[in-house]
Amino acid sequence: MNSRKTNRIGIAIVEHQRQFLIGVRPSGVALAGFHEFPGGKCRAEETAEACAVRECKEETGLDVIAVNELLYEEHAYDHADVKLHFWLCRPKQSLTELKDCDLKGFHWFPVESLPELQFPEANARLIKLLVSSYSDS
Ligand SMILES: Nc1nc2c([nH]c(=O)n2[C@@H]2O[C@H](COP(=O)(O)OP(=O)(O)OP(=O)(O)O)[C@@H](O)[C@H]2O)c(=O)[nH]1
Repeated sequence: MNSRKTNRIGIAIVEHQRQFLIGVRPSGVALAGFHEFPGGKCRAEETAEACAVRECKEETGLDVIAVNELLYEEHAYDHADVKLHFWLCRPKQSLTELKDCDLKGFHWFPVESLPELQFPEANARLIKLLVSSYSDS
């Protein structure tokens, strides 16, 4: 019998003027050093949408509004099986407030730079989708 636990994960894809909020996974956790969008495990009874908004606030300090689910992906890593819900989100803050925002180590990356960053394997389809949807040309 397969005793591996499958985690539901809510991830916030925070977009602002064709830029995305991205951090680096800290040392000591699975996939340390990889780039990541803010997100984490859903609590019991919590929707992935609510989880994405909560994790974004906890990890970056930014209040966001969830817009729609961009993509759902299942993936088996060595460390866990995951069900990833990628939610498109927008910041609640105004432009001026955003400029002075301390994002706790997260930064805004233009859509063109996404293919150059090293994300976990399960993000591959999402990155292609973002590049094709948000690139200028
Ligand atoms: N946050 C985040 N997690 C991702 C992304 N892509 C991806 O495959 N994951 C996977 O989703 C899972 C997220 O779980 P996590 O361990 O970071 O969540 P958490 O903060 O609730 O965990 P913890 O409180 O147990 O430390 C990890 O297995 C991670 O590898 C991504 O872009 N962002």
